[in-house]
Amino acid sequence: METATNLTADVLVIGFGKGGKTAAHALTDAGKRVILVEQSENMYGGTCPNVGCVPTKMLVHYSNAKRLEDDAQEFFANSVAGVRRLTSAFRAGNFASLDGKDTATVITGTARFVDANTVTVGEGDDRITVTAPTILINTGSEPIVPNIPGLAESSHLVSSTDLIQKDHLPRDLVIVGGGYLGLEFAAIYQHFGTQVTVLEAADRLLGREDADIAAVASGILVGDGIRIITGASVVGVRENGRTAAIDYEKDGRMHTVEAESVLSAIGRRPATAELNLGAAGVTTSPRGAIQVDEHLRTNQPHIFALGDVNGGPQFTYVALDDARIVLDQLLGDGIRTTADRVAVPHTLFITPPLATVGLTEADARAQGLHITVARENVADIIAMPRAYTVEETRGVMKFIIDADTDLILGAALLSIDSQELINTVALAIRYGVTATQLRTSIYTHPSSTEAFNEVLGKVIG
Ligand SMILES: Cc1cc2nc3c(=O)[nH]c(=O)nc-3n(C[C@H](O)[C@H](O)[C@H](O)COP(=O)(O)OP(=O)(O)OC[C@H]3O[C@@H](n4cnc5c(N)ncnc54)[C@H](O)[C@@H]3O)c2cc1C
Ligand SMILES: NC(=O)c1ccc[n+]([C@@H]2O[C@H](COP(=O)([O-])OP(=O)(O)OC[C@H]3O[C@@H](n4cnc5c(N)ncnc54)[C@H](O)[C@@H]3O)[C@@H](O)[C@H]2O)c1
Repeated sequence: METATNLTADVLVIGFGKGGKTAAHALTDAGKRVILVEQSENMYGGTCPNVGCVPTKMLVHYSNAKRLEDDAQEFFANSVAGVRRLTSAFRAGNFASLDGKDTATVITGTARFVDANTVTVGEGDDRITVTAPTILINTGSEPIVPNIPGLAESSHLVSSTDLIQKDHLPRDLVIVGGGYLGLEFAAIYQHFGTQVTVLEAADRLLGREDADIAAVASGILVGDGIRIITGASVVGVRENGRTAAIDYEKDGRMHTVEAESVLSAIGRRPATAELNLGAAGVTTSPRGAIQVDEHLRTNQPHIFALGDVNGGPQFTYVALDDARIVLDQLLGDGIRTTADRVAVPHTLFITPPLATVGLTEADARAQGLHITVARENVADIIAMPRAYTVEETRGVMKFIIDADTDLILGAALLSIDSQELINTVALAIRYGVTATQLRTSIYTHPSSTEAFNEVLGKVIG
């Protein structure tokens, strides 16, 4: 006979992502009884520490450390083992720190709404029902596989999650899509010794960045040996024994590239399929994201959606900021909104990384702003010996400055350490620090930040 366990909580969190876990910790600390449901025991902590940011950035680190004399397969297998050690430690820490709290419980299983206050987890005798007056949905996103004949069925198709969990380094890899995920994986696997080909549909890489910056980034990737084909339309994938044959059209001509593995990297869609949102009366957008207002409330005011699932920018620090907004609703003054976000920076972790914030030069000109542009190649920056001391002098730094106010409007830093530098620029933009103040500040030496002393004075137009 079927028996179900019925549990109640003050707050139910669905999904152990950055947004949900951050909120769960703060809510338990405030005395709330919290139940968090996570579908997989391999995902405590969510995408970022298990299969996203953390393992990929560790692979960037390992792949850059590979020497010519290292055996590629052995080196790769050791690197994957190192990643596994770190991710399992993080996963265990994530679980213990939350489940170990007196008023928090983590349930492992897939949550499915039965009504607007209740989900079930599991089936039959193991079925658990959780009811709560407040619910936070934090189920993240999942990769999109484009509708290309033969691709979904191909035994060579891999997701980013599959790829980083394999011990075997593919001899060749085709990546469909040259966005964040595609370019980071291209750089990682090429550095490990795989021959990587990127098939990007757009006419150029990094279409949201200025063309001069994108050209330098592309040059670095091509210089590392990555084959980049832009304006490529993949029309079919055929099985060819140990490889897949990927047929694509470019400039009206058909081409074929063969590879052991094919990574689909054309974007990720909100993960809502298992939630049975209809039972809760929660609406989604035409693109499948849970619709939320600026406080991240869904159309059901007691249900919030945080992180990738609400269709916002897919970054861990945005999911974290989503948690701040929801916590402000539940525990604070209720004034924080998504509209408060100013100058949110991004980093593409190729080597060296490309970090950007604010307006591009093209954006600023399109808005009719009166700007000055400061730019210098990293190799030419005399005030930044750090690039020479770590033997990474590739790249360029560029600032867009309001010519009337001297305020910084945007920056693109393709440089060693730029994932750190960009946060200083973002702070300057947020708090109205002028270009002159940033240029004439005291920075440690030798550091990358001291490049600001020089580059901000290199006005090119
Ligand atoms: C390869 C890769 C690299 C990335 N690198 C970066 C980076 O360097 N920097 C960065 O900022 N961002 C990066 N991102 C994006 C970042 O990982 C995501 O934006 C972030 O993890 C989103 O967090 P979240 O809070 O929305 O949920 P997630 O962390 O995605 O967590 C959602 C959780 O919900 C669970 N779940 C789903 N459905 C259910 C259900 N029905 N019931 C129960 N549980 C469920 C999932 O198992 C998962 O654990 C990367 C992403 C990928 C894929
Ligand atoms: N460093 C980071 O912060 C980081 C790293 C990885 C992923 N992420 C997050 O994960 C999200 C998903 O990454 P992603 O790279 O899959 O998506 P993306 O949206 O960043 O890039 C997708 C790329 O695929 C191209 N494309 C689309 N359809 C195509 C087709 N049929 N054939 C060829 N190319 C096609 C697009 O033009 C685009 O360049 C990112 O947008 C980002 O928010 C962040």
